[in-house]
Amino acid sequence: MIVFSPAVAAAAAVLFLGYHLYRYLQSPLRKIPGPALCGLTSLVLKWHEFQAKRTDFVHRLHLQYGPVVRIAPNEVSFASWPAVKEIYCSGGSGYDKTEFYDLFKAYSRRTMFTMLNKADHAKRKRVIADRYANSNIMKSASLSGIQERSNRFIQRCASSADGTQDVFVALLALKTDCSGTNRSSTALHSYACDCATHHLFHPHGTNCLQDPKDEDMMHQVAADDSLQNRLISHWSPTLHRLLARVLTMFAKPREIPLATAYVLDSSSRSDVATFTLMSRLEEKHGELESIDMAAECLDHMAAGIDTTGDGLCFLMWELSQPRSLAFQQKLQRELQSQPDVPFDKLSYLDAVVLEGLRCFPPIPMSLPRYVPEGGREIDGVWLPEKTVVSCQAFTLHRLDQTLFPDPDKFNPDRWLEPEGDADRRRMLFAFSNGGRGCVGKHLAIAEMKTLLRDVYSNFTTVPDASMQDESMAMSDQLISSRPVGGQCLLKFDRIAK
Ligand code: HEM
Repeated sequence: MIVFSPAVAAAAAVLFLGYHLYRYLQSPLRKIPGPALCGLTSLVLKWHEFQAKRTDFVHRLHLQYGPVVRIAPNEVSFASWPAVKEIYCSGGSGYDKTEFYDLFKAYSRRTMFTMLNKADHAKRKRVIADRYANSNIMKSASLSGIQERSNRFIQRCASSADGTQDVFVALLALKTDCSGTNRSSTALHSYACDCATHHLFHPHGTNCLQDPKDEDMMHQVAADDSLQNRLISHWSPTLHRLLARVLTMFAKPREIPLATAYVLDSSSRSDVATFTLMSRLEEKHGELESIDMAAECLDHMAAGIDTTGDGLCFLMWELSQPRSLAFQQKLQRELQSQPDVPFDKLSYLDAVVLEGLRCFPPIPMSLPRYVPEGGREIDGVWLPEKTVVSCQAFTLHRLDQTLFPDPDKFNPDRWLEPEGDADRRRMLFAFSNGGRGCVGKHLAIAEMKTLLRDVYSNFTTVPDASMQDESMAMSDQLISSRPVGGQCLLKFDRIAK
């Protein structure tokens, strides 16, 4: 048959290549630095995304080509402050989000996080922002809940038989390490979940640190292994729909029934505390349907687990390394000499958290946006409308070595230098920037500082002997990142007082 003849196949291949070459040569992006193959096809980028290595791939391109790189035919990555200002801060909240965010819909609804255009987002944010203001987070009812959870975390560290804790959420609900020893597990993500749900629903927050049923619920959200499945649904929704069943055999879909049931139940309660997000949503009942309220809460719970959990996990891992022992000791000295000073007044604790967020941003990868109608100039480069543009925290925190000398070295002391302080802080992109930056930032910082203060006032941490450095390499998920080995075993040695 003619359709299968080699001549037809060759002609089709030539046409296909010719079309892509023509598009490449005609593209207004053709002069932007980057590998030629990335300008011809998005498959290179997709391949790295599929392998959970997008962040590293984009970072290596920046190291090679500089602060502006074409990473796909219609996609450009930037790594400079002028680009952050234009893409994420111009007009208050920057450019509109791309359809990538459809992947995060909750109960099929758009939330503040998943709304694509500025106007819808601004309306929702007006409802929500109040409960995440620092003044609300610092209220005693809010802080005492965080403190209570930190105390539970410390109890767990103190009570584990040999002082070893898996501080990363143990994937596949494993409670046994590779040597077959029983370990306490899942501590930091449990803490993050308990703090987030306290802020959403108190007194109906979870108790993952003590209740295995709540811990199972948290596992569904945090140990989600659906990267490949969800990427396919993003790249080709039709293919995903057609092949859904077959695909499930190779790539797990996202399934979180326990979490969706917990949030539906908790968001229907009317006896929540006034500092909670739920109380604010109830005040606005006329503006939002019940399912929208639940979707917002599910989204915030998920946003608050992996981010704070992974951020603390990578940071405590680094502090536990022999190379960072001097920093851990300096932190311990500050905490021991000022036991009654509030966490937000401790300067070395602040430096440690900032350096943790710089080296290990929990959302390290590109946050994609569309260039608006009419096109825009970004950091000296003209781009037509609908070009996908982004910055990624991992690279912004490393590329400019005048701001961050020896950028791969964990060194909290850099944040104590007065010279260049404002520029360094401005470049910190862990929470993004502008009106669509992280609304939960103050809550996350309060959680991180409370826990680190309590841990390092009481313990010295060292890596468990069974841990290998490689297992703590970054594995990208959908925008967040976690240790590739899926566990982080640390030993907690009590400080003699
Ligand atoms: C260390 C911890 C955290 C980090 C590093 C972090 C980082 C971020 C980043 C980078 C964004 C912007 C994402 C984008 O544009 O695609 C974001 C948005 C958001 N975060 Fe966080 N986050 C953290 C903790 C939290 C917590 C604890 C909550 C709530 C409980 C939260 C709730 C949200 C929400 C609702 C948004 C969407 C904001 C909007 O679109 O207006 N985050 N976060």
